[in-house]
Amino acid sequence: MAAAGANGPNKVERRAGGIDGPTNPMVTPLLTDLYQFTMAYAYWKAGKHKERAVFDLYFRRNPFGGEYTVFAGLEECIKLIANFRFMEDEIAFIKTSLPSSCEAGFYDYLRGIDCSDVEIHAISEGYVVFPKIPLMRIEGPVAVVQLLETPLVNLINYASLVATNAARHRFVAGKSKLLLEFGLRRAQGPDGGIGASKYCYMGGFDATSNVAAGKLFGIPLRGTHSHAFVSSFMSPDEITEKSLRSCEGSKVCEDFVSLVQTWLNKLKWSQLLGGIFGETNQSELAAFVSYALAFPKNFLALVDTYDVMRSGVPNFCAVALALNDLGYKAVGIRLDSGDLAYLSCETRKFFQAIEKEFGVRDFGKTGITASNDLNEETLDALNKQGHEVDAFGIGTHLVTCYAQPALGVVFKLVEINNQPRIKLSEDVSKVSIPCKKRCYRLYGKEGYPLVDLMTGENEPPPKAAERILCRHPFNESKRAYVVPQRVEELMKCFWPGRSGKKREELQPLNVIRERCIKQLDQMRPDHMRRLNPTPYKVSVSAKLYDFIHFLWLNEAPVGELQ
Ligand SMILES: Nc1ncnc2c1ncn2[C@@H]1O[C@H](COP(=O)(O)OP(=O)(O)OP(=O)(O)O)[C@@H](O)[C@H]1O
Ligand SMILES: O=P(O)(O)OC[C@H]1O[C@H](OP(=O)(O)OP(=O)(O)O)[C@H](O)[C@@H]1O
Ligand SMILES: O=C(O)c1cccnc1
Ligand SMILES: [Mg+2]
Repeated sequence: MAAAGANGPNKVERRAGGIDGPTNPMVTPLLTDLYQFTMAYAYWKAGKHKERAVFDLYFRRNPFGGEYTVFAGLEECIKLIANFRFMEDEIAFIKTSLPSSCEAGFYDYLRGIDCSDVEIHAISEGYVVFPKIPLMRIEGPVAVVQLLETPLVNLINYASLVATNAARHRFVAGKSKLLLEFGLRRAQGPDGGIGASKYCYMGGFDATSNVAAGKLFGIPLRGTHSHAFVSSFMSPDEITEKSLRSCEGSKVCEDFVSLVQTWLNKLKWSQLLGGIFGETNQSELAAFVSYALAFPKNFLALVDTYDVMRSGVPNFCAVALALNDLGYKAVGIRLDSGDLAYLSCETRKFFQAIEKEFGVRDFGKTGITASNDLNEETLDALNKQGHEVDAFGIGTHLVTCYAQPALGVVFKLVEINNQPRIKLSEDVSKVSIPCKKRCYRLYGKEGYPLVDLMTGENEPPPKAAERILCRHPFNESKRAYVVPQRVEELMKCFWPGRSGKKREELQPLNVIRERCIKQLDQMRPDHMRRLNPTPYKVSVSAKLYDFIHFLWLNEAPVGELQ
């Protein structure tokens, strides 16, 4: 814990117990709603602040019209918890924000607060999760846990939403495609951009264009070039340094520009390609040659600035064939407008014709990247039409979660002083599930998860090969006996507080990503499909069912009719 002076820490770095503070330094104990402080004061004034409370953090509906969600953001929550301490300047600010009638003793209390008496159980980050099942269970002094509500919900909401969005894009694109996250410029501010890169990688993307995210999280960086680079060139005459050393270094081509021009002529007059193009745009050719001279081993060209088939692709091929003469292999092209299915197929044919005509091995397999306002629907449409794209660069729709802007994570009190609590609502889907609970995933004989089951904390756990009744929490008629092949307890202890339990270690991002991919793979396909997916079953034990309904009747006033 950061060393506290007589008056609490001042400008001390937040870093405790070997756990760094949150990635975003804006995540402090002040990153909460005012009402958490007013409630904390009122708890304190009533002498209730130390009462032991249990809150569940969960969401009510899967996003994007789907039937699954990827749980993400836990590491940042634990980093917040581990370093949760008020600085003097923060306390001073809270003092100015609360009514002057608030007693000084409250600020002394805030000064002493940390999360050493808070216990957190959570599902592992990267797991596939479902509505109503607690993703996190936060237990501790009610005033402290109340202060945590807003930042924890904030840290989970977008992280899980965008990780799910990434997983859904991966599902449509297929496993063999390279998925690049290109969203930084369109993300909701810097935190949205950094978060998007981290959680899209977790959800199954392969790389990002976001350099800061590459440094912070070790995510592979990838990129091409933009239209500005292409249109900044006027003519090949601009290129003064024309020499290029061969790949293995033994010879030097003194005039790479001429070599490219020679290839362009050969392409123009070749039997197989004859008539596809005439004069190509020479300023575009200059841009491509310059890029190849800068990156002979990583040559990739954006081909849609002027005309894809009449200029961009032939120009690219001329440069790629010249590079090939010097032992280099061009990476490929990027298409950023037009009919991506049609243009990718035409480009592939062009590459294959070159392979055939000039005997350049594997030229037909040269990479094709596509971008431009892609989303799940356009990827799906491209698949249906047939395309030849190897890699997709996706920005706006992915990182802004254009199809659904929030997940609707909630944080509900389920027990205080060992007394279960319930929140009722006219809308049954909003009634909270009381009690400190345990959650299990029951797997069927085919290896798929069948149902998630919530039980009371002290109920005997379900066992493999033993029949157990699983009930819909609110619909009396929906119930099923399940004989699980395997039972997995979902929540583990990520912050033991004073419980003496073992703390689950935080895992590196690539381990969480692998886990996420495995989790998505093991789901029954009908839960995953885009159109009318089958809902995954979320249930409670018979005992918990009875208790929910007992408490419901106890708390709901009986109406009177006149
Ligand atoms: N074959 C296809 N099927 C379905 N959608 C496609 C296909 N090809 C491209 N798209 C999508 O169609 C949209 C085309 O965008 P838009 O109307 O802005 O035209 P554009 O090709 O970008 O032209 P411009 O260069 O003038 O912006 C993009 O969202 C793109 O992802
Ligand atoms: O999924 P997206 O949001 O399209 O993200 C990627 C896009 O971002 C870049 O261009 P930008 O959109 O800045 O400019 P342009 O499309 O107008 O050329 C890039 O060329 C892609 O088109
Ligand atoms: O590298 C790219 O091609 C790229 C990066 C960000 C946005 N659009 C494209
Ligand atoms: Mg665009």
